[in-house]
Amino acid sequence: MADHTRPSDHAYLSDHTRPTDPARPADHAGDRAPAPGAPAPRAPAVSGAPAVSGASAADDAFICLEGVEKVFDVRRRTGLLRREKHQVRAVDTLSFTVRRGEVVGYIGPNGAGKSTTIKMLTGILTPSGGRLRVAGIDPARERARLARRIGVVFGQRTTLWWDLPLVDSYRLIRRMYRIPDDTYRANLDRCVELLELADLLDVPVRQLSLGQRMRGDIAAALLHDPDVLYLDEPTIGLDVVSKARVRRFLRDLNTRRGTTVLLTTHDLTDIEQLCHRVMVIDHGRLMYDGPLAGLHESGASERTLVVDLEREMPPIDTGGAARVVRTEGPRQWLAFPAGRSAAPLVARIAADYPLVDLSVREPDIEAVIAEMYAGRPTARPAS
Ligand SMILES: Nc1ncnc2c1ncn2[C@@H]1O[C@H](COP(=O)(O)OP(=O)(O)OP(=O)(O)O)[C@@H](O)[C@H]1O
Repeated sequence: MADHTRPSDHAYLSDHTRPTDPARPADHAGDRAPAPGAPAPRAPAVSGAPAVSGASAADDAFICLEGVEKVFDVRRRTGLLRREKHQVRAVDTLSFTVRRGEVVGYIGPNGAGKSTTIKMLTGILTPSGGRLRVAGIDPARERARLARRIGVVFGQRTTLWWDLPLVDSYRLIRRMYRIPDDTYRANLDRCVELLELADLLDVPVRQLSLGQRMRGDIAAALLHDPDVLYLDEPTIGLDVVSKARVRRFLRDLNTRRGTTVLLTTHDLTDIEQLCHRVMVIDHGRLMYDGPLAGLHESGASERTLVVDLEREMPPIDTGGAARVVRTEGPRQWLAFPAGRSAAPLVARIAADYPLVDLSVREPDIEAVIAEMYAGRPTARPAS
């Protein structure tokens, strides 16, 4: 994701907006209930804050965007001395809601508007139009209050102090957020254990590997007990072991504490392993909003029926229900729309051909998304 700001400065918590109230905001406790359909109820926070049961209306739209727009004025050089003013519509009448406790993947091609959305959700950028609320807070107007409720991890940029040992960054964050001692200690201990940071606490951040630094960043974003975690490419550049560790931690965080997660990534395995819901954005607009599996059923993607016949035969005639995409001796591969059941096709082939064996292969999610990005009508438009 493009990086137009400096989150390493804790940009969403700039000097003049740093919270001064050591207590959690007054509205904090009122909307702690787990969302209907959320993966798991929120367990008591490690700091000891109680989980409150019973849904409230606020939970249905913990993150809420209504017709949000962001237009950038840019100047483009058109001659030696001439510059023309020009507008980039990075986010275009974007509307969606995220319930408390949901883990939502937010994906799209380069320049789709993902970063811009996250920056508006943190208060770094002010929308040009529309209405945006996180936990009932307008991020642009009350950035400091919101900062107590959110954690942000930018995969491409650290929020840690480069020359300081990891633990010193955490101490600074504790002071910036005025985190009570017991909360800080409990959250740090938990992150150190689950993210395997014990041996790294005294190491200067600049000496950490990318995977170690990322784990350090995730811990930094969670020390103040945020309700929402925005993750921007949290596994970028990590090896498979580090990716697995980060994913495991995030799953645990959501399951045990009900933390709401909005995850931006180009790695679809992150989405497959972590998200119940995915939103696809392109040209600042929502193209799809639903379960990952729903992308398969949306029309253009195809499943493959692999058929083994008794002997090599001409391409199977399915009467238009499927098309033979490959043959190899007695084996044939037939593609059919992902939204359709394989049963009638199998019945027809079994009736007309000497069938020995068969299997169905689901479409590759990467291919489905690539088709969407290419502008084919793969997915139903988001409502
Ligand atoms: N500060 C800015 N000034 C001018 N244009 C900007 C600014 N920030 C973003 N844009 C433009 O807005 C559009 C959306 O950018 P954004 O960074 O939100 O995309 P993205 O989906 O995060 O992309 P990527 O996956 O490549 O990071 C792009 O055309 C980008 O050039």
